[in-house]
Amino acid sequence: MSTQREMKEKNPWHRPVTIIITVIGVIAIVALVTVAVLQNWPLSQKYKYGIVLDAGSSHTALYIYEWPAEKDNNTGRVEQTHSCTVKGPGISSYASAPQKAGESLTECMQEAVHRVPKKRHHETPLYLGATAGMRLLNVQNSSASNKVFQAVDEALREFPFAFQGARILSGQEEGAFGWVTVNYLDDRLRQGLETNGALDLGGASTQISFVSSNYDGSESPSNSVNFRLYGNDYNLYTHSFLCYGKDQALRMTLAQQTRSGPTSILDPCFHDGYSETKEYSKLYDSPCVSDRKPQEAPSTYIHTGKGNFHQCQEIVKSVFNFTHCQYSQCSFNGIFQPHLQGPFGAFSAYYFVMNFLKLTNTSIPLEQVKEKLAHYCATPWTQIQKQYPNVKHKYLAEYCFSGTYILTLLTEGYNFTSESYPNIKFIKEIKGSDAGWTLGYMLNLTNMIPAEAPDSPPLPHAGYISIVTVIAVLLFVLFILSMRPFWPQCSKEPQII
Ligand SMILES: O=c1ccn([C@@H]2O[C@H](COP(=O)(O)OP(=O)(O)O)[C@@H](O)[C@H]2O)c(=O)[nH]1
Repeated sequence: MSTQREMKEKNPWHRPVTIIITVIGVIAIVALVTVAVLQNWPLSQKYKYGIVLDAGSSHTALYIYEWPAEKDNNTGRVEQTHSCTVKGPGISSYASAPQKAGESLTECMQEAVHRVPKKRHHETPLYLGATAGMRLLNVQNSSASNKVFQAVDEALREFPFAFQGARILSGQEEGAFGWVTVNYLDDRLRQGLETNGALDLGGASTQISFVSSNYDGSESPSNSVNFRLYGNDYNLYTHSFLCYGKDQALRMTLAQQTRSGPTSILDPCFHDGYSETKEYSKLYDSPCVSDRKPQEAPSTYIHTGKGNFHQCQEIVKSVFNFTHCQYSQCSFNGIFQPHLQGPFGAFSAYYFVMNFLKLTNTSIPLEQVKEKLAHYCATPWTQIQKQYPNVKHKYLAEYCFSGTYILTLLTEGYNFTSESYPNIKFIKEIKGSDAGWTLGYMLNLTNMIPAEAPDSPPLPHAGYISIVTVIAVLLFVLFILSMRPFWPQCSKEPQII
């Protein structure tokens, strides 16, 4: 017993000083690593919000975006957390009762009040951007358009958000911000990857935007938009065709068929068996067709269908003008378009229509897509109605026209071929956020995409922690080695004195 105690006392590892130093060493390492971990631990996530109202020609939609509060100027991902479709038509339809345009927004705005945390209300920017419906109303009756904006303005000021104003976006902005949205959501901008083109089809206008290596903006500068985003320069080609959204394009095909003021037309773009009486005054009540109204027309015409895709395509083609082009190459109506380049995301009505027709898969050869659509168009109206009892009547009646218009616009208008058609992807959303101009618009107005790449820490969090731990352990080993003079002498037998 006493021999054992003596052995302990003579072993230098059992000297109090060695024990104390070792304990202090271990505590120091634990403290160092703990401080490093805690210092770099992300703070409890706080979010900021932004609200954008997309006042389209056929409807208004509200989008709420959210992003981590501490990252709003660099790498923070902005995501759509909620969307609300305003009941009723687009704000341009309230020209004769502007007050109602403001009132129509109340329900979705109240939803936004509940969705955004109360303490963030006052700092949450709220924007309203109007597109082609209001562009047309502005052309037709600018005082009515001003009154609609006044009513909308007054209604939105009633809410507790930081209202930033309501305005009409130019076609160029609509195209460019749609392009920013799809490339931001795909993380192509921050990583400097090759970008995707954007194809947007609305009710009253349509946009095409893409980067082409043979376009530097010198030919047709009005189609050029320059961006510097995350340290990369982009020379974007964009064009918005007013009146070539699918509702106005339909008017143009109907105007084409009612030039002589007939009492009835047999329309190949509508199903066999479809028959509805329509008013001439309503058809021609748009700047897209108003100058073509026949002099002596009855007040109504009977719109009947005959469901023929090929004949429909001929009528659709007639609304595009391919006769003049003052540039090296054009899409249609004398508008310059560089060589199509890269993959394209096609959204809004492109998606609604192709999704309904089950034609979103672009790996199906274009010829086969046309055959499928021809078969759909040839299906009698009674059968179509039976097959889709829950689809809104107006949409259902128009899908044959809409599908034909989309294929004609893409191939005859923009020059997509059987080879380049698979480069198009029909999309509704990317990573939970809807594709459209609204996100790009908000990112731009809140300066959320920096021109230069943000400085990032040289090491990620995990790498930093690992290095601190390794250095601490090495220091400890070094310390132990430096204590060598105090080490016990190695001998097989314990030293007994
Ligand atoms: O389920 C749907 C929802 C919308 N649409 C159509 O999609 C277009 C969207 O138009 P929006 O009001 O957004 O147009 P813009 O302001 O760009 O003209 C309109 O033709 C709608 O009729 C559709 O075909 N199916």
